[in-house]
Amino acid sequence: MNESTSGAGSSESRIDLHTAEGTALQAVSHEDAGWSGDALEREERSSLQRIQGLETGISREEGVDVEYRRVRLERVVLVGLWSEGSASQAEDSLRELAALAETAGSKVLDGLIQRRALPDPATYLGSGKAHELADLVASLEADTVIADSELAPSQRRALEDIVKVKVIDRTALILDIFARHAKSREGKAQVELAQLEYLLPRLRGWGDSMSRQAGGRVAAGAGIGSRGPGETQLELDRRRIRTRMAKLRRDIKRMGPARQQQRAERRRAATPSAVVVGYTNAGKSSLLNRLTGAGVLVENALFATLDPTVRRTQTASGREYTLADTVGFVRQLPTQLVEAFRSTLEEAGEADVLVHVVDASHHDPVGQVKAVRKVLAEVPGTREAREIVVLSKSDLADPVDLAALRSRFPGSIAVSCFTGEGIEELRAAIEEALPQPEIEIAAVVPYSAGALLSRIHDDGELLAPVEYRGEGVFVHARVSADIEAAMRRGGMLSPAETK
Ligand SMILES: Nc1nc2c(ncn2[C@@H]2O[C@H](COP(=O)(O)OP(=O)(O)OP(=O)(O)O)[C@@H](O)[C@H]2O)c(=O)[nH]1
Ligand SMILES: [Mg+2]
Repeated sequence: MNESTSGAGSSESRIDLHTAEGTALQAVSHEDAGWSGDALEREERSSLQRIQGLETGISREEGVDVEYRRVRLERVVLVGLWSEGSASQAEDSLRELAALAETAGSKVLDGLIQRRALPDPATYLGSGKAHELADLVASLEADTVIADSELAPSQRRALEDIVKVKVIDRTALILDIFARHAKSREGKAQVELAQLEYLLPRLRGWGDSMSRQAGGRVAAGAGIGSRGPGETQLELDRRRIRTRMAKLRRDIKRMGPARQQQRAERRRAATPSAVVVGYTNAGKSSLLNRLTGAGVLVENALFATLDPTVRRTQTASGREYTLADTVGFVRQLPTQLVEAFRSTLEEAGEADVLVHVVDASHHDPVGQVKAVRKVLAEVPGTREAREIVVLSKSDLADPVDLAALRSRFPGSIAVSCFTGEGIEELRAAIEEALPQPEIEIAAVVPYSAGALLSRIHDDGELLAPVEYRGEGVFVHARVSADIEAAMRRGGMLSPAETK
């Protein structure tokens, strides 16, 4: 660790964000081995990142030529406070921020941590440190500062006035990544809603105080029309934003039922389900691809996956089940995004099995497991699900760490999507954890009921080889309640034939 202290009291440390192993994105090069998903989508994304300068710069109507609006990668300096926990936890948090910043296409130049019990109410960092930060920013020619916690609007402004470059916070950064990565209509709408919610109290301008005054007087019963000719641009903007938010909420509400219905159908068909959960960048999508050949995008970036993908697949013995990929978790997830996570969480809440992927090559896998379990604990239903802990990237992990993790999480399975290690063992563990069909039947299914026969094959468990008889196929199997009901409706079962 390249820690240099500055000044007396050593309250500030510079963190080397590049050499330490771990959070800042690992430089992993790999052959495209089939589990790494959609190369085209990856290309599209990185090309999106390359033109990011366009959005913030000059408006399109001005007709500025392309040469001038040349791409500029943001050059950022990170700042964080160390107010609780150990020094290494504070550093981890900043390193994770670095990985987030890289995912958003920035170049991370340096990071500063100040030891401080509470953030300065005015400027987040103490004002002395804020000025030191300003010097650092100037000497590195950085153009953005990213703070590791959510800043109050006034703090952000005050800090910006001191450092003279754009200041954004962790929340804005995560929202930005989500906005880039959202793909489905619902996902896009949810992220936009979250962004507007974040933006609304942060619109700056002189109208800010005016509208507060008006609000105060109206609230006091002075009865001044707050929407008269004196309406400011800011209030107009606010109103436009609120209207847009209302529309997004309506749209999202309309899209929800389709998803719920798909889930309800899967439930009705009694197809057992497993969901892959875990910290962001743990290797969830890679695992889904390995297990099902789904071709989901895999990227060495945080929050590569935002839209839950569900795939049907089979156990070694031929039972069907669904496997879903999900959005990764992260510490300090912006509250505005919890809503956007909802569909994923619901998916996890209804699953029979949780495949909890932990990056064994990360330097704080236990902390990540805790963060994920904390979120899951708040989701109704996840308590009943069986959890399989998967120690991923075993090809990268230190064998000693891996052994420690295996004893820390009994029953866990070390897996590498890269080498294929542990994949078969995991498949077997999933099969074992899926709920077993309960009702034992022995009956003849007519040849005309082919669909039912294949459901028995896929969802049930044969207890003896089938026998082809004159009137149909004799099966002795364990099946779910709804297959049994269908057989009864079809007159294939009399009460005596159910054991
Ligand atoms: N060496 C090695 N790298 C892996 C393995 N599995 C995944 N990776 C790499 O880890 C990175 C993240 O993989 P993803 O599958 O996208 O991870 P994820 O959990 O879906 O990430 P998000 O969707 O961003 O939350 C990619 O660069 C993968 O190539 C593995 O078994 N070995
Ligand atoms: Mg993913």
